Amino acid sequence: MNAPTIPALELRDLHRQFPSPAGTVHAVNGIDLTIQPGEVVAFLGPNGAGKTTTIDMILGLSRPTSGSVRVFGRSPEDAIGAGQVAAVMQTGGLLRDITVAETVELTAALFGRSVDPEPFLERAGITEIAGRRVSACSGGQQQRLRFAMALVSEPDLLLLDEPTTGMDVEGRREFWTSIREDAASGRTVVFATHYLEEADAYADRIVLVSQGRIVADGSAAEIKNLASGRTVSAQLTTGAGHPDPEEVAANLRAIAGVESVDVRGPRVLVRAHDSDSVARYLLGMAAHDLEISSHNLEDAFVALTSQPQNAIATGASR
Ligand SMILES: Nc1ncnc2c1ncn2[C@@H]1O[C@H](COP(=O)(O)OP(=O)(O)OP(=O)(O)O)[C@@H](O)[C@H]1O
Repeated sequence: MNAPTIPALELRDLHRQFPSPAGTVHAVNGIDLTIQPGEVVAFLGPNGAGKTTTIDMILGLSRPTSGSVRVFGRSPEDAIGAGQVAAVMQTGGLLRDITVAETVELTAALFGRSVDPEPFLERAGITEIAGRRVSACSGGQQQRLRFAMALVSEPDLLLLDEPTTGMDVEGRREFWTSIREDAASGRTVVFATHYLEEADAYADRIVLVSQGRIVADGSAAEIKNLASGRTVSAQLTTGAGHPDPEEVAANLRAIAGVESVDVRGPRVLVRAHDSDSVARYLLGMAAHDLEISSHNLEDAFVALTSQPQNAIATGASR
């Protein structure tokens, strides 16, 4: 029998409160989350959702008020001490007067090692600026340098807190391409963002947080589906040997997750959460010209983060 895999990250009933003159702030309010090794997960949410507070607890920078954080089965401090975790934060951590290559060498020296910076610079896509002083690098180049520094310990888990804030569209695209290429080697990546398109394009899984809680958890497609479902439309085949459109409509209404069925002449329009089951049924009824339209992630984001707080998870074991 195979030994069970130890999760890369396990958050159990995690809470973090801050006192404030206006009363207690529940920055993180009961987060349960398991991330398996090799997953690339976006922690997506509006301002103040609790993303940074959660990342700080994973990095051992702040302690939970209650609940637990395990990183590869260890405490954050032990996982960091073992070099299993590294982070790319928005700011800080750079010395302005040394070069890009020297920064990577210095980072390795802090781990008590001596390294050739070249492979790390190459993986972060900044080989051409190896000799440039940090102060002369753009914001995007400095973020890539932070990424190269994070790679020095070859961490199993890489955490990124809104790493592309302030970068232009092209800079963000190039940055994420480097991260994704690197993640293909099996590294677990968790990133906080409020850019919907980043979560959609670069994460395998999106954990949507709002007011300190998880409000949805699944692939981008699953989350779009959760918020507003999809519309399936098809042309029914009518005439001898084929069921009456009203009979088809009644059968469609009996499918779990179907919200509405509208028959317009030979065409039927179905709003449903499980568009696959609807499509399967319609094709089995010899329907043709089938179209499925989904709503975009932005619709889902707005709908899910403005709802009263009831956690919705799409993955049974999460
Ligand atoms: N040290 C602190 N003291 C008091 N309140 C805090 C503290 N740190 C965070 N908060 C509050 O906790 C809530 C969550 O903040 P957090 O920074 O984790 O959100 P976020 O999702 O990372 O937001 P953003 O996208 O704006 O960075 C906010 O209401 C914030 O004001």
